[in-house]
Amino acid sequence: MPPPGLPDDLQEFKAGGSGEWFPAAEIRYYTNVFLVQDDKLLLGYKKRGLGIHKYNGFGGKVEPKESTMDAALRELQEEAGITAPLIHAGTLLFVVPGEKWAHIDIFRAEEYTGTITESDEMRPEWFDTNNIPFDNMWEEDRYWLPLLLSKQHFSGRADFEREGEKYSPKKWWIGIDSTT
Ligand SMILES: COc1nc(N)nc2c1ncn2[C@H]1C[C@H](O)[C@@H](COP(=O)(O)OP(=O)(O)OP(=O)(O)O)O1
Repeated sequence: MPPPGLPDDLQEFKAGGSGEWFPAAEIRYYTNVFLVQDDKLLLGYKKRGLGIHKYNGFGGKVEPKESTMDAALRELQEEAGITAPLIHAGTLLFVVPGEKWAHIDIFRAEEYTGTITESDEMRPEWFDTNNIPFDNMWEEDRYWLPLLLSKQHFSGRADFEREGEKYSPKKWWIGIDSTT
């Protein structure tokens, strides 16, 4: 059974952790874009802000009056210097008690135009898809990134405990959209 905040018609893929889901809170919207070409995945090493020193896709906050797609394209241009046709790959909710829920629309791209360029925020780097640096990424990425790579549309939720800048996963649930 999917946790609160996710659609009902999902097939469980991975779940773990323990305890109760944290209560509902206001939502803040983010985007995240992953470029996949053949057996290579483009990630960015985050140089500042949330997730500093971790590898992640390229993305950030959706600005007021901006569509999610427009926000994803803007962040990809700002952070990696490229533009790309984006495919919606999935949606994730990240929950930390006392903070707004992070609703992240995740996109996949398979081609791009422009020159991949380091920015103030991200240092782009290609990885083999069989050698993704999960130990230096957000912990729950290892559960859903295989679905992005296999083109299965997903939704998930992960609740974290926070101590200072350390986020520890408490409970997570990832499902595959039954229509894919
Ligand atoms: C907690 O789990 C998370 N996992 C993953 N994989 N990605 C996450 C998680 N929490 C946040 N993110 C993503 C969402 C965004 O792509 C970035 C954070 O965006 P940021 O705060 O840097 O937003 P910007 O608008 O770029 O920030 P500035 O205001 O500094 O430009 O991380």
